[in-house]
Amino acid sequence: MDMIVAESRGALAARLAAEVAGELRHALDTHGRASLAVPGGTTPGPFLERLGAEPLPWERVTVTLSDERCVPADHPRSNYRLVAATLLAGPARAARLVPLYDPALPPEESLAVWSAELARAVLPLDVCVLGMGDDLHTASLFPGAAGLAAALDPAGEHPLLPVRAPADGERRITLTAPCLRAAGHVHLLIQGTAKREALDRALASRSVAEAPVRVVLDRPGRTTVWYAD
Ligand SMILES: O=C1O[C@H](COP(=O)(O)O)[C@@H](O)[C@H](O)[C@H]1O
Repeated sequence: MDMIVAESRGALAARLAAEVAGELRHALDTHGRASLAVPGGTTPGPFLERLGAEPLPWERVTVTLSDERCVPADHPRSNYRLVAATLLAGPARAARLVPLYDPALPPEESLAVWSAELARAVLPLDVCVLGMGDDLHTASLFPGAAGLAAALDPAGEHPLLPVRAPADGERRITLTAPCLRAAGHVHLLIQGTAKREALDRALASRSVAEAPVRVVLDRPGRTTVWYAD
């Protein structure tokens, strides 16, 4: 794991956007297409806006989400909505955004449809950007969540699984640990001292179930943590 500490949140967003754009460019040059997963939540908006302004052949980039809340795409808590309004607001609107959830389908069918589409058109990810909560969750891999063990299973074959957040019981869909760990590049974007302290707790923990973010901190490939106060 590497850690980059930026002088401000604005600089953090700009530096991570430049790094991810370079990695996408390399994937595009190497195999003609590129795939990217991005997080939702309150942190990534400025980074997503900066990345979406990068001059890339976005029509050859497929974007998906690290995780999704099971809400309609126009709901304020929808990660799809955030990404559409930020990353896809500029030149990146030419990219294809693959959702993880379709409220018009029964939950099992929605999961099957989008799992198959990820396997067909997105995986393995060239670049995966993740957030982290103070409770040490990443994507929707929450400590104590119903469904966590299956989503952490290193031998699991599903790219997507349903979980329930323990605090409020919210239904969510998450990329699973094997899928996150297999990405070409993984970046963890965190801001503020509470998250810095949370990262220290995760690094000191011996339990992936208590600190699910460890699935990407400990992987064989490189993971970079991006931080600003
Ligand atoms: O619920 C979620 O939380 C994490 C962290 O979000 P933040 O608001 O603390 O930045 C996020 O990475 C994840 O995608 C989201 O669904």
